[in-house]
Amino acid sequence: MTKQAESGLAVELIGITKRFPGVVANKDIFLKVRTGTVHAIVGENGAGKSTLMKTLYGMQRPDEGEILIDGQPVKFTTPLDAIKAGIGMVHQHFMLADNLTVLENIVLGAENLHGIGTAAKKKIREISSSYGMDLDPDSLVEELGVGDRQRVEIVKVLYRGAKIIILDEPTAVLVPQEVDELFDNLRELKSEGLTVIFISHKLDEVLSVADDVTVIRRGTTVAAVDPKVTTAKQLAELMVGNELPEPTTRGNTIQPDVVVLNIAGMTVNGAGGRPTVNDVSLKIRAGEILGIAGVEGNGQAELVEAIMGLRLLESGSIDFDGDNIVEWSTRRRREAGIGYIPEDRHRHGLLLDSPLWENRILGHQTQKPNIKGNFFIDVVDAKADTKRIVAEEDVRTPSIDVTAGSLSGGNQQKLIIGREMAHSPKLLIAAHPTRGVDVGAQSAIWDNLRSARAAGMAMLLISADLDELIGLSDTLLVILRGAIAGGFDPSTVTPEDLGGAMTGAGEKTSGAGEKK
Ligand SMILES: Nc1ncnc2c1ncn2[C@@H]1O[C@H](COP(=O)(O)OP(=O)(O)OP(=O)(O)O)[C@@H](O)[C@H]1O
Repeated sequence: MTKQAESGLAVELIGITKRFPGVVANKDIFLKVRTGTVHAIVGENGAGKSTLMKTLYGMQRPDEGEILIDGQPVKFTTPLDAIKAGIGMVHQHFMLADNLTVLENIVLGAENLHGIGTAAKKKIREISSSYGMDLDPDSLVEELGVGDRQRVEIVKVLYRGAKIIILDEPTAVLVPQEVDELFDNLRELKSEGLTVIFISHKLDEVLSVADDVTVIRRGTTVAAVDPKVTTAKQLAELMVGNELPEPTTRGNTIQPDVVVLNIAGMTVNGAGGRPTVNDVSLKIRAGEILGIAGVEGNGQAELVEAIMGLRLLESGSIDFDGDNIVEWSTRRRREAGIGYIPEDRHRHGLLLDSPLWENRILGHQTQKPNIKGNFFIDVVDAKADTKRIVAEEDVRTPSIDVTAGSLSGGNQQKLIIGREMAHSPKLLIAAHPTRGVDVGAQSAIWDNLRSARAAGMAMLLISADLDELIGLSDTLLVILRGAIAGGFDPSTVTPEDLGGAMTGAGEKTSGAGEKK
């Protein structure tokens, strides 16, 4: 029986339970989201946040429990039902067509509302200006930066009449200035009476923008806290259920004479024949972490793929451990000791339909402990090592036989890190190594990377998390439009300075502790 609905609530979830084989993803969840507020959902990897939001958006059906929207009980079978009830969701990976305009992207699939011409354009302008989101309906999406693309996604759900907007880790890909703009937009939305629910692992941000915070631990709501009287540390401890370990401190472990990676004059052309990586030179020595800061789309992904042999060089050379590896296959590069944490874990990092232990072997088929004799995969060893990784990296899973696709995003990332570190790489190429990973696991991964560095590993770090870049890197470079635009001293630079250099604002790199 439905209980008496509480007024002033946009969303109320009552006793939601969702089971998957071997896992109770949501267990008797209670959540109250007040109308016209920004409500954050936090919790460890695998705690059940995405499952809960998917239930609210009609992508999953709960096994038990009730959903009330504006006090009315609803049952969603598909996202279309949720959209009709005024709910919109902006996913972490934007779902826009680059070669279309803002207008086309927004009206696609919703042509019945205001057509595809002048009326639609007028509506988009109206929405953008009333919520402080400056968007030109005629711009091509491929010409927009990450922050603007996110605004297109938000306007797209508003255009469809959303009054409740779910954002999945909205700040993961933004530089600090863009985060501020997004938060201004969220404040505008709530001042107009809209409700925002967002998932985030960045606890400082959560505390700065949310009106209410709900903490989920192991599938259950464990606390509803007031951000005005809560610290990030307290929030983290509520998530984890105990005190967090203190991270180890930085220490210089660079071996100046041992150059592990030497890239000289690397140019890589994009699809249109224009350089996406433009004459990049850099060296990484044993025991050194070289961080590259850049807004997404400035060539860092192509640089990484070229180092891994996934893209051809137009010119330049790559020396690894004294060998020119430009002609080597990706497999040979990996076997020679280059570990790889790819940006897109679904496309390049994992076989989502295969069990965890098979994913443990992926990319390392011919390396011990996987190989027995000359040809045979040693299944027993592979399974044993997968169990070790699951225990050491704290991968939350019912067993090593479930598919990688059934793990939560953060747990997939922990599995990849465990696999790549298992071979003690001489060089680790890491793109966003802790993206989607909770604070506890993040500090464990940082410790792990620091220990490997102390043991002589060299590392190229690409990350959109500026605290991570600054905290881990010994040397910090900025990439802008495919070229190295300057360097910073990580011990003195602020995230704001770095964010400014990444967007090309001013010539802040000069005189700011530039490194050669
Ligand atoms: N389709 C599925 N099949 C089987 N198990 C699933 C499925 N989706 C989620 N799970 C399991 O449900 C649990 C909760 O996962 P969920 O993705 O909701 O966590 P999360 O809190 O969003 O984690 P993260 O912070 O890592 O994104 C996990 O144990 C996960 O393995």
